[in-house]
Amino acid sequence: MTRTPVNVTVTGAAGQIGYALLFRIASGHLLGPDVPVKLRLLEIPQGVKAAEGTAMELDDCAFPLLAGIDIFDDPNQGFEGANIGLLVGARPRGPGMERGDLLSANGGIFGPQGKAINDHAADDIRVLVVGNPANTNALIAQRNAPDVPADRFTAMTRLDHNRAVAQLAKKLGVTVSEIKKLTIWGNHSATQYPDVFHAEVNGENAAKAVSDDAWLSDFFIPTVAKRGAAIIDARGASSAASAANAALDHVFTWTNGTAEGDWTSAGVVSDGSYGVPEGLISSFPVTAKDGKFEIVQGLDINDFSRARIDASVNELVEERDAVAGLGLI
Ligand SMILES: NC(=O)C1=CN([C@@H]2O[C@H](COP(=O)(O)OP(=O)(O)OC[C@H]3O[C@@H](n4cnc5c(N)ncnc54)[C@H](O)[C@@H]3O)[C@@H](O)[C@H]2O)C=CC1
Ligand SMILES: O=C([O-])CC(=O)C(=O)O
Repeated sequence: MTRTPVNVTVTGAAGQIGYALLFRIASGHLLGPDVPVKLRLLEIPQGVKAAEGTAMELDDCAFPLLAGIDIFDDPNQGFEGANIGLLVGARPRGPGMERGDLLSANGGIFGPQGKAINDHAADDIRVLVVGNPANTNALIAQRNAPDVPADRFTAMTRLDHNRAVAQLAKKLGVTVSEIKKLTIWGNHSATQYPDVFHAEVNGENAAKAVSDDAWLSDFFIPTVAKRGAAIIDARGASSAASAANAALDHVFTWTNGTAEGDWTSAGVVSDGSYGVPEGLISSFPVTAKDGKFEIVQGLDINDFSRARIDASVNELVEERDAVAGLGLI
């Protein structure tokens, strides 16, 4: 193998998402089947031993693409030379909690990590924040990394996107690959808005194909928005394999591009599009090309969608103001 390995830093490496994620990164599902990777695992001191165990198992897989594994408990070392940062490490919510309840618990993690990225990561660093509340944690990291272009910080709403595609495909009796141009707007929280009005199923408008407003309002939107809580209720632990899968999808799309005639959803820094205040990290419909996400422009937003997008964006404004009040940004 002659290609220089890509340095991938994964925080929370010893957690349940980490365990579902690392083996797939090492087998080529993050960047592609011909891109070697070096893993840099970042944990808190109490998590280092378990991360070492995972590293032993990674060795034992003899992955041809895995060029090395290092383990750290210091973010400055963990992000040294990082090309990709997957910020997973955070406290997950338990039954009865909203993701916003984690703001102060997890807010303190993302400031120092943003600063470490600013000071030590490679110039082409791309960051995906998975740890909840993902959008606002991404904002905290981004604001603490003033030398890194803001558009390198993103938050994960791809799991919501994939959940919405799966529910819509089920309703219409089609395969997931027949659905295109679905959008998750706003926050990765119960206020998020999965929008089918621009989605297509085999080239036909998906909302018309559904033709069932009650299903949209009373089943589809709440099922997607509250899926995380439903998984916690059923499993007794938050989504892990599907979250890891979505993180791989997010980065793979970011670096390899979206297919012609399709888009995906990602939490990206708002440029003011669709009335979302500039600087917030909000989910939008995005295309990816040449390693950059672009917000899809020019979509008509009907009143039904407008009210829901505004509600979720207002929540992001409140979260931003809360972390500003805590001195985190
Ligand atoms: N955006 C999304 O769609 C999703 C986000 N999540 C979030 O992902 C996060 C991780 O979830 P799990 O892996 O299930 O949790 P977990 O509790 O199994 O693992 C978290 C790991 O992070 C480590 N950690 C804590 N603080 C750290 C720090 N400062 N630096 C490095 N590592 C640190 C812990 O030691 C632990 O090993 C949670 O915030 C969860 O809510 C989960 C599912 C989907
Ligand atoms: O719901 C949670 O706390 C975990 C999560 O973000 C999800 O599954 O979407």
